[in-house]
Amino acid sequence: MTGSSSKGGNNSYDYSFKILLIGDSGVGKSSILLSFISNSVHDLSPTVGVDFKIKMVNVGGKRLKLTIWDTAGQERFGTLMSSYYRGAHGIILVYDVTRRETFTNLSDIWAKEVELYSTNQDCIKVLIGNKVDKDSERAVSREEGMALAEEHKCSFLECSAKTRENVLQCFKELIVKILEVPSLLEKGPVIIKQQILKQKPGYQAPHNGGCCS
Ligand SMILES: Nc1nc2c(ncn2[C@@H]2O[C@H](COP(=O)(O)OP(=O)(O)OP(=O)(O)O)[C@@H](O)[C@H]2O)c(=O)[nH]1
Repeated sequence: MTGSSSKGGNNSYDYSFKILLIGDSGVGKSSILLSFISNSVHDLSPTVGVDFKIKMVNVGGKRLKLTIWDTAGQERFGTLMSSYYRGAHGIILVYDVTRRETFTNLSDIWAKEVELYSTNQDCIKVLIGNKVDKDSERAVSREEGMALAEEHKCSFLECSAKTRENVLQCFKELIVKILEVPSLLEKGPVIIKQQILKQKPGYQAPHNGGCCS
């Protein structure tokens, strides 16, 4: 994968993909994003609110505009959640291999949110175990990660935002899979699928006028 990062710059691309990073606070979502965008990692204070970054990449002969969204892991946003998930093509579910509760929360909280709010039913998911550089503190085995990924029918990778090991591969894995799904390459599937979603039990109307939609 080759690419360059920009905030709004080049508008010529074949496809535009919305990608989300989700998972508990502190698992390293912002660090993974920064590592992918800027080729460097700094010590970060917790994310306040929602942020997104744009990166142009070339994959499989296609020029792609990636809008990658990052939000604080804690459930501070209630009504913002549905607009955050709306129209996502790919979702990166992140846990910290040294903190077991971040792994169990993926099933208990995050996978359920994806199911409830994701408007693209074919949306691609990748499960990521971050911080593998801290191997002596590991609390979740690679095998457990693989089993959870199988359960949720998604790809699995372990990475380190600190050393940048596998960070590019996480995004590449996701993008290649998105490009294989025709419905995700169509224009304008979101409105139709939102109407289907509205019929789901427990559906909450998106919060209009949110700060980031
Ligand atoms: N050793 C190590 N530390 C990491 C790694 N990734 C992130 N960290 C550290 O973990 C802490 C939390 O990282 P963040 O990127 O802020 O995590 P987050 O998931 O975005 O957290 P919120 O913004 O609260 O949602 C920071 O001190 C990072 O420097 C990693 O791969 N290895």
